[in-house]
Amino acid sequence: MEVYCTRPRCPRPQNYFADLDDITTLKTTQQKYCTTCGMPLLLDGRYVPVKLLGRGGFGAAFLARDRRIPGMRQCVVKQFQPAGNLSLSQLQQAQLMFEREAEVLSQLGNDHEQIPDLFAFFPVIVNGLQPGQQDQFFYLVQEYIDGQNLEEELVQQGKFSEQQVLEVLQEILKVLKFVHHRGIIHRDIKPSNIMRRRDGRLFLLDFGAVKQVTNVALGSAASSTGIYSMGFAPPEQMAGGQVFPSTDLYALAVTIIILLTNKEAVQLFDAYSNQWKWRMQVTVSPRLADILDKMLLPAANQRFQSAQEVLDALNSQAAQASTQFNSPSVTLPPQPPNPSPVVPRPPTQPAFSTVELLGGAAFSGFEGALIAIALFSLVKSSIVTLSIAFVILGILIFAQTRRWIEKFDLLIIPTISFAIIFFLPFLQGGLGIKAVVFLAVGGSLVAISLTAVFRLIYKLLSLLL
Ligand SMILES: Nc1ncnc2c1ncn2[C@@H]1O[C@H](COP(=O)(O)OP(=O)(O)OP(=O)(O)O)[C@@H](O)[C@H]1O
Repeated sequence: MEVYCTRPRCPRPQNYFADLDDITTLKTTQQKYCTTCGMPLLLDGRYVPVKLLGRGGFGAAFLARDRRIPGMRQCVVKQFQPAGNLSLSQLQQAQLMFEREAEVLSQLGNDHEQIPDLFAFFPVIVNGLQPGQQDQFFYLVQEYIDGQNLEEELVQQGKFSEQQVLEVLQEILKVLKFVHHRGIIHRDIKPSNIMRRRDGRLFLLDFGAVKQVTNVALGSAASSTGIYSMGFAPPEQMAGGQVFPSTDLYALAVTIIILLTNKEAVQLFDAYSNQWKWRMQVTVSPRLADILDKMLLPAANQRFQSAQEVLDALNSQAAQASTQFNSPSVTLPPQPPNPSPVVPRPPTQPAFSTVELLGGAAFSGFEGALIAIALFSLVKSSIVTLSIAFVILGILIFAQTRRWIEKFDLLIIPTISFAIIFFLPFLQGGLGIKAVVFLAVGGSLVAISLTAVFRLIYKLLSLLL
């Protein structure tokens, strides 16, 4: 039988013991030791690690068998093994988090089917690799969920459909409702922490980052300790402030838009406008999009305040859909009208208002004409003039889209350009200053008209589609 050594830096962790293939020997043998580093392999005399599942922030997870249970039940053994050079207080904090996972699983796991059960939590003291040194490890044994996490599913199957994410949303919201009612905030919801068992059942994993709120009332808060997954944590958690049930709802919504788009969080968040820009990546029903956007609002008090509120909103969406289409294929049961209606669509304003757009066009037309006149005076070739003028104009337009040029720049730059041409008559192409003004204003008006027409067409098309 293969037995995996759990010592963090064991050079050859795979061991093979032919005698353990015999079930009676496996049940009765006292202990086995790693043939390379001497680490005891049968943890707590009972759990036999067989495979490394992965390494996370606080340690490693192993697939193991419980030799004391008939049928050698599979389980997951997590070992506390913080990475990096931590200070004593950081180490104590990390150990506390690990112990907390055990505590929370013992409180929640046995009471909710979709949270793994806790089987054991124990320390092991062993001889260190250096002579005369002792090492202490902590182990947490929990129910093994045989399946795939949603991050793995995403890699394998690509984008989730609206129906698929609705199922994930509903299932995890129900688990979160239970968790929050117990006064616990998960704080690390993400696709890799949601596991789908082979029979389709979804499980919420990894309670290592949880925070217990002292007051069990919903909406009450706990302070954050800075443990979170980048991209999934809302502003209050990133700032190390208080966390709320709506902190988990935010991370769940990030999870859902990642599943819908198969893009990373950083690709969906526009840091410049401080907004999630996911809607243009995928088409879902406007109600679901509105619900997700409300979960994603930066201010915790503007989001849904509980998992139940989101479930109500989703159910009223399903009820609406079923009356609208009278379709038996809608899986969500019809519910009474939503007592807490979804707020109107949160700000999804375009990056530029119409006034800004037309102002930018006026600037580009005016400046473009001045540049063309000045260039033509210098090179006397219309082809070269037009080529260079288009490149410069392109750069100016690009700079506007990035807002490197905006507001007063749109007045200052043409004023300076005009002043240069005014005071250097050889740049007026022999036209005289009046003709220059006429052409520049003309260029400006043409650009405004073209932009207005394109904007109108764009608006009409987006209404029709
Ligand atoms: N109860 C479980 N059943 C099945 N697989 C599990 C279970 N718990 C964890 N795993 C798997 O073990 C691997 C390591 O999990 P672990 O929780 O230690 O770290 P992580 O979730 O990958 O990272 P982090 O803790 O930094 O979020 C992951 O692939 C995870 O899917």
